[in-house]
Amino acid sequence: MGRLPGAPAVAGTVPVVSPQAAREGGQALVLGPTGDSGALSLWDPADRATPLSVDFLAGRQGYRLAADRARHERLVKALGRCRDGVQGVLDLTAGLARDAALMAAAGYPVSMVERQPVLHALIADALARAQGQGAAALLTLLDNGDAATLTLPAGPWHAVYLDPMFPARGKSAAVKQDLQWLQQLCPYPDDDEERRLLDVALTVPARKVVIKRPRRAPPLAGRAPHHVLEGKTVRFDVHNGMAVNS
Ligand SMILES: C[S@@+](CC[C@H](N)C(=O)[O-])C[C@H]1O[C@@H](n2cnc3c(N)ncnc32)[C@H](O)[C@@H]1O
Repeated sequence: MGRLPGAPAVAGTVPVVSPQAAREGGQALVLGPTGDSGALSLWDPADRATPLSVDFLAGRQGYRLAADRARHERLVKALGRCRDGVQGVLDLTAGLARDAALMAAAGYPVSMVERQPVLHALIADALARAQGQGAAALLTLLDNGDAATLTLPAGPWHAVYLDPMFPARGKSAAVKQDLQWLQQLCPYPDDDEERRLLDVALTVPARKVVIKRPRRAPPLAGRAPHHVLEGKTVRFDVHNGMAVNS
């Protein structure tokens, strides 16, 4: 991936002077600042698709982030009420932080883990631009790394949230484009990795582990959840966590 002037030196990127140079050098994606805000963004230098950035204050998912709407989201229903004495949600698969922003808009403090360095940089940039406004007020980004090896804050947590990659079936061209780029950056987990991720989640002191799955997909790592909230295209599988009774 090419890295334009003004972009941070993210692992796995190489410096390029312009999108054209990236294209000529065969780079499938470039990372660089765009627009008036200088939002760190990702795009394909060979096509005109809208650059992808994370934005906690505006943007496409803005309408979902109004607190009264966020509270009606199925994910928020799956999380349930966060009682006193626990930290909020530990999102171990932050991705583009869309679900994290939604949870924050609904009032949960969310700590995010993301191992893909470019995605981690996009979230960090969005947090810096938001300056603690809107959903960003309740969001914390932990160090870039794998959930299995990072030292995670002790908790106890209300919930651990997992949304591992799964094959996309989005409808709009824009959704497909974002997901295509995400798929270029993040491989689908194999069985071992699914098991490893679920094991990590289940050893974190938390009341529950909530997992987003495509509606018809098998449960993560083949492990049946304690209960399920079904939506039209996705469902949320809920496991009792280590700290279920605390
Ligand atoms: C489908 S995306 C998550 C999308 C996210 N829920 C959102 O709303 O934007 C899955 C993400 O999990 C990350 N991931 C998968 N396994 C991980 C692990 N073990 N540790 C940290 N991040 C992980 C991937 O890099 C990818 O960015």
